[in-house]
Amino acid sequence: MQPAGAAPLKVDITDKTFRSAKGVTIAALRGLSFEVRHGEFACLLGPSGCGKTTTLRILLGLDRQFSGSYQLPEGGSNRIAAVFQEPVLLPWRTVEQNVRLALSRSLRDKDLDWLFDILGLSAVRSLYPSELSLGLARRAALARAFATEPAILFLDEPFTSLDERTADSLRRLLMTVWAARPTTVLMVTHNLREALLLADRIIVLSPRPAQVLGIFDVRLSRHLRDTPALDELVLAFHERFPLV
Ligand SMILES: Nc1ncnc2c1ncn2[C@@H]1O[C@H](COP(=O)(O)OP(=O)(O)OP(=O)(O)O)[C@@H](O)[C@H]1O
Repeated sequence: MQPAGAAPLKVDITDKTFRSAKGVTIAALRGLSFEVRHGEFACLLGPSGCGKTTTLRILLGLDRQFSGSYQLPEGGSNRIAAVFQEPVLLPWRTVEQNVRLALSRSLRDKDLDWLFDILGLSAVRSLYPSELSLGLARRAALARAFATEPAILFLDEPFTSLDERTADSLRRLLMTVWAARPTTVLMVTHNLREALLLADRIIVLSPRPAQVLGIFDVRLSRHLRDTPALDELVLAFHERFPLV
């Protein structure tokens, strides 16, 4: 028998087309098919405007106007968690309250010291979102997502509009918390180095309408992914996908 949450995420979207107010049609997704395995960190990598956010919106149930199907993994106390480009925190609640509000009743009183600790949030638990830097607000959004112990976590470019140093330290914090609580993750990005740093597998998308060009397995252990190793991975990636 499969353990709870062991089913993969299965996506098979045959068509997603937008129609503008003036009747112009925009084919966003066409024959997009992939899986994310249980416990895997996968990245959806594709050029700007290819349909990555559209895909996530469908998987989050925010857009039902499409042809095809998908199957979310079972299990977890909360089925889905998501972190978007802009951290959505309630301004009248503290960091800790924002994190706890997302929890199901059975988890509400859970000890979260480890999570605040790993994400460097221990000293700001009682602050309000307006008192946080953008980097700290992103960390709070990550804490909220991991605290819910989701069966799948969707990340939509969570490190954009941060300076490179802050983004890099956040990527490493994400890896630390993910290693402490391995979770099935699908992260959308157009940043190849970011995908190579974080992912087990990269699902490479074509320009719009998005479909899968191929899968790139990052077969190097994460703790070995330093700058020279990433340079080599970039070369290997471009050998395999010369046009991306
Ligand atoms: N509501 C909408 N109405 C019409 N067209 C839309 C709508 N939402 C998205 N599109 C179009 O669909 C295409 C895919 O958009 P999407 O936001 O999914 O791309 P993306 O890969 O996430 O881009 P980026 O990396 O720049 O965020 C784009 O051409 C976009 O203009």
